Amino acid sequence: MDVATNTKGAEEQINKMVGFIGGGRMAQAMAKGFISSGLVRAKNILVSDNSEEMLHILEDIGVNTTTSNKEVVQKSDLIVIAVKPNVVGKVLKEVASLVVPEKQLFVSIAAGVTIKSIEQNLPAGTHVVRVMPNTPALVQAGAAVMASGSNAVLEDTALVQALLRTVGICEESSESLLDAVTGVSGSGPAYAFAAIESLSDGGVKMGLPRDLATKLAAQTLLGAAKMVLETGKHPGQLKDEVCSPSGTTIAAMHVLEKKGFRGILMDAVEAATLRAKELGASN
Ligand SMILES: NC(=O)C1=CN([C@@H]2O[C@H](COP(=O)(O)OP(=O)(O)OC[C@H]3O[C@@H](n4cnc5c(N)ncnc54)[C@H](O)[C@@H]3O)[C@@H](O)[C@H]2O)C=CC1
Ligand SMILES: O=C(O)[C@@H]1CCC=N1
Repeated sequence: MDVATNTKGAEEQINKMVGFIGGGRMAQAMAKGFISSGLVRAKNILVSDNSEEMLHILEDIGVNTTTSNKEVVQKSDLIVIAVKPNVVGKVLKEVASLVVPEKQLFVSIAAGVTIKSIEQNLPAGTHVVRVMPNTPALVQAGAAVMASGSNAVLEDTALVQALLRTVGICEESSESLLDAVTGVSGSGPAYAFAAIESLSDGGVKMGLPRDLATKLAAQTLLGAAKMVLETGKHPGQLKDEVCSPSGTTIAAMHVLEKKGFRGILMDAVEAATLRAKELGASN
């Protein structure tokens, strides 16, 4: 990895041009995270989008912008494909003739889109890494998993890992697991937001002011998540430690079990995973 001393606090700074094709929600979360970590300078990021409105939002972040996907490929060492899955094939075909396979790395974050289909749309030998990130990258609490393409080398995965670890955790797996990763952590923030909103609704129903109810609900999910990650205890054990005999929590848990809380979440993960597979099959 090509690195220099970082002046903003991160241990290293990447002296590479990072391009994004598609500058929507996920690209913004990643770009903002890379910049605020100090690993990539805003002036080293170039984002293309075909929406003028999106380009204005991106300019506010301080990154360079363009309407030309080709310009991103001409000027970047690492190119993140951050358009919707059904647009990936089109943009890859658009830029393919400009790719320098031995010098550039393509990182796709598109749900479902397989490494094979990405490689087929790019010149032979192009280095590809597929990643499933999530939006909490925006607040350096992201969860990402990456899988290497057939031409990717250790330097590529080290670079992607270094970037993604500035915005959260980044694990590596075989590509066959990435659709299930999408079901758990890619889509997962939406389930957590719905849970926070619902807990807050419950608090309001029981008389709490909305602001307090939402703050308590969010802090409770954050605290519970930290306990799982930091204590190493099984979530079931941590749940048991909240449930006093004949207490309030076990009364609530009984309702959750009767209504199928766990099964609903498992079904949700399954639905998102299957939808990712469908997206991959149709693109
Ligand atoms: N939003 C999320 O939580 C996550 C999204 N992803 C993946 O990230 C990708 C992007 O998703 P979002 O950021 O949510 O979508 P988005 O809709 O917010 O962003 C996509 C952007 O691409 C632009 N675009 C459309 N056609 C284009 C073209 N031909 N050339 C250049 N730009 C074009 C759109 O104007 C838009 O700004 C998707 O493939 C999705 O599967 C992955 C993990 C999490
Ligand atoms: O809903 C979606 O398709 C994207 C992929 C993972 C999260 N959002």
